[in-house]
Amino acid sequence: MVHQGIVQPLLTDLYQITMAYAYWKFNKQSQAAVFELFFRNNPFKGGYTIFAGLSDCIEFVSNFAYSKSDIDYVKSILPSSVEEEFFHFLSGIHGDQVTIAAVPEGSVVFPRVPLLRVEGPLATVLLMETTLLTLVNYASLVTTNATRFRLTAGNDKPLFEFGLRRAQGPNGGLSASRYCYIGGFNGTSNVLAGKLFSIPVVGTHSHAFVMSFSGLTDLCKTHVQYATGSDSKLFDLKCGTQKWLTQISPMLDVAEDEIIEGELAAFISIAIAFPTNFLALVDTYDVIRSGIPCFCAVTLALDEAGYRAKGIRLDSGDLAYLSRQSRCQFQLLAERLNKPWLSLLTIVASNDINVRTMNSLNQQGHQINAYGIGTHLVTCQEQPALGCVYKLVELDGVAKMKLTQERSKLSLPAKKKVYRLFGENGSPLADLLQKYDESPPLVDQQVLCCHPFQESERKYIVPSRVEEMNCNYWIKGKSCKEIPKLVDIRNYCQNQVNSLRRDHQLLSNLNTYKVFVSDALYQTMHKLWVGDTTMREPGSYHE
Ligand SMILES: Nc1ncnc2c1ncn2[C@@H]1O[C@H](COP(=O)(O)OP(=O)(O)OP(=O)(O)O)[C@@H](O)[C@H]1O
Ligand SMILES: O=P(O)(O)OC[C@H]1O[C@H](OP(=O)(O)OP(=O)(O)O)[C@H](O)[C@@H]1O
Ligand SMILES: O=C(O)c1cccnc1
Ligand SMILES: [Mg+2]
Repeated sequence: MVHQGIVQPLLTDLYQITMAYAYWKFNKQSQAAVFELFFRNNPFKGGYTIFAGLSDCIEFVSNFAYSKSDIDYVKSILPSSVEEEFFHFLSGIHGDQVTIAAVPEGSVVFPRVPLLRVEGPLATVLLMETTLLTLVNYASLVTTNATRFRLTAGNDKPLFEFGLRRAQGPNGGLSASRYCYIGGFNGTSNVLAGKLFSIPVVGTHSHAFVMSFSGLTDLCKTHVQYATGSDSKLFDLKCGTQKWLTQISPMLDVAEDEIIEGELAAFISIAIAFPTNFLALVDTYDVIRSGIPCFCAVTLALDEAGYRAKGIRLDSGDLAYLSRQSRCQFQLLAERLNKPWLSLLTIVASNDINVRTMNSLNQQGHQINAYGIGTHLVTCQEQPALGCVYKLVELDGVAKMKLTQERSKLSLPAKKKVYRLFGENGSPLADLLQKYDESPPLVDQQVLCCHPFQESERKYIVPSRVEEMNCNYWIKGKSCKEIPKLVDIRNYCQNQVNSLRRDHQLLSNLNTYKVFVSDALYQTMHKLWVGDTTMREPGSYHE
């Protein structure tokens, strides 16, 4: 649904189709395959990742079928030597041939844990690789990024995603809006995302809007209706604003002729258009000498008409300093005019904010109540891709492993189950990967946890709670677990992040949470690794 018809079987790399042909030609297409999708390192040098994209994966698989025009196109790009029968085979491929197990969407996950396990005929499962990866990689990356902003901002600060204009294309923008919401953002400026996903939509106004007004003579309307009272009664917001400006200028220590009249006119016009929602961008000219006085004058006039203004947005300069200064001005007027609500007006900050900026603002001390974040959030500038991969782990019941000189690229063989082991305080201690048919670890009983590569690094853990992380979502055409609503995935994701131990939550803590393997899985893996001839046979490699 995020991708509006783009996600279809041909959204793949050509080599999946050419390999499928070779499988078909050598009669391997129906071998029972198990592939697992995982990543090798947490993004952003962080301590965790959020798994996202599952709903889209299930939707993709459930609709998987090549149309006649797909088949015609594939025929046109493959050499004429490709046998016609292969195209009959392709048109018979459907999502009901596969079974999918996954960890729930919004889960905190760690390197090497299978996020998605896809089982079925070798060619069919292979043909889904690229699409599944593209559905999970960016979704998980941007959701993880959003949670990092949420952790840095704290739970009490609304976060708004403003990234559409800077995103990697329309589809990137739409995905970002959806997944940032899961990651803990409160709303988006993206109207289509609001319509499609029922995410709250929010908006202020731009500098261009302010710049388009030259003075008060631009205002062809000057009145608003009173918030309460009869329909016919109008309040002159322009006159009211001018009166208040004269009164508050000396209190704010600005001369009335420092005020930019176009800015004042812009604020009056937006307040007349949206009297219940007045939030002004105050940094077009000079925040302290013009923006804040104009905003306060309109706010006080609106108050006379019975409306409560929302606040301001700062979009340039030193956001810590300007937010503190703005708050001081609000407080000063609140005291002088005996209107305590003035000191509580919202200050929204935007302008290229990233996690580092936000941390720095926290350290400096600021008065920002909410953030609008675009570029760094949606483009994931700090790390633009999550390296999820999709590897063959079992074929016709035989464990398969990607063997390579580079240890970080070794894959863990065999169809697995994932268990999360919890400590007494309710936080996860470590994950344990077991072979599929091993008996599960038990609460209050010690379980041997092995480092996948270092024999000396083994220990017993006694979990206070054990959670099996991956469960079936789709069994050969039948959906067997409901995909939660977006808001429920969001709540689950927030709980997942909050349940992490502080040191695992840290934003720069690459791979400290441990993912162990059982002794049986360790043995299987090391037999393959050292080249046991009974298990390592030609064709055990999968790139
Ligand atoms: N107090 C602060 N501490 C740390 N970073 C900040 C602070 N205030 C703003 N920033 C960040 O500094 C960066 C740029 O600020 P700068 O003042 O140069 O931008 P600007 O006012 O928009 O200027 P320009 O006209 O060059 O665009 C932004 O990424 C912004 O988020
Ligand atoms: O800064 P971001 O995190 O990307 O957030 C989105 C930005 O988009 C708007 O800027 P606009 O397009 O008006 O350009 P600007 O940089 O000149 O403000 C808005 O004022 C934010 O600054
Ligand atoms: O509504 C806003 O203030 C907004 C929306 C998109 C980008 N920048 C700001
Ligand atoms: Mg801007």
